[in-house]
Amino acid sequence: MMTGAVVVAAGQGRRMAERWQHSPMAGVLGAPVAKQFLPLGGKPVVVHALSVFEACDAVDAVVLVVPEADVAYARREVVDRFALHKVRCVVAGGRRRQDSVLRGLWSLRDEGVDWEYVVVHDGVRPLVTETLVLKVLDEARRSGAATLGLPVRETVKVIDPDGRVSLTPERSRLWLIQTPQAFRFRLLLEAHERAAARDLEGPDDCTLVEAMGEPVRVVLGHPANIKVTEPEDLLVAEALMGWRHDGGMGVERRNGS
Ligand SMILES: Nc1ccn([C@@H]2O[C@H](COP(=O)(O)OP(=O)(O)OP(=O)(O)O)[C@@H](O)[C@H]2O)c(=O)n1
Ligand SMILES: C[C@](O)(CO)[C@H](O)COP(=O)(O)O
Repeated sequence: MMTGAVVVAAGQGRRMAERWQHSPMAGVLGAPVAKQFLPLGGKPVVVHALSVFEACDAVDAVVLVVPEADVAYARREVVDRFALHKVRCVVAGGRRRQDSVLRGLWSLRDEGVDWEYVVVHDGVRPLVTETLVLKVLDEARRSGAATLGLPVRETVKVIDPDGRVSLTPERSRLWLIQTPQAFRFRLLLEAHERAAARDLEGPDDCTLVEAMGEPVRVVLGHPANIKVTEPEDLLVAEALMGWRHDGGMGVERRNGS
């Protein structure tokens, strides 16, 4: 049962760049670098997630997707420097996240391996753990498509462009969705190819599977599995990593995930 992983890190980091100059990070780290390559705990952000897949026996190979201009840099400074042997390929991403995922899936397919499952992960979620990867993969093996998520803790409102509230959805059914997401390989490839052919957009991979009318299951993620989106997220990630390494908060052990 062969399982591949696609780690997407081909974004532009627009929100990070827009807020950089006005953030405490500008003073510490100087000029902005694409956020997936920013240093976090002494390593580029993307290396943290890749290292989790490297150590996870349930994953056989990884494709890393980066901006076209950074392919050679990523091979040298990420894959070779950190001895990430499971990374079979570094490929250039596309304009949207889903274009980058599709290029990663094509690269896996072109390996000529009969992939049964695939795990897709945002390279800018450095606090993913092997436990989370295994949890979502187990659910995909049962049901075909699964994602991590967290029940929303606060009230959510839909706001009109003029700032007026138009709707307050019932919170009990709202979840925040994380990656990794896991799928039967052929199901996800078909979902992406159909979306490309029909010009369908989705913020995550599950949306494209949902658009085919296929069921997607959600399993409990972890609040520490944050997406580094804006400058302050780096400080949060650094702090969470420190707790984890010190065992101070016992995040993994206490919550059993
Ligand atoms: N064309 C794209 C866009 C996004 N991503 C990846 O998808 C993940 C989630 O995207 P996001 O946090 O939105 O990253 P960016 O697109 O870089 O950020 P922004 O939206 O602020 O520009 C990231 O790992 C990002 O690198 C990608 O591989 N290819
Ligand atoms: C895939 C994702 O991380 C799930 O929460 C999210 O949809 C990515 O969105 P972004 O706009 O590309 O950050």
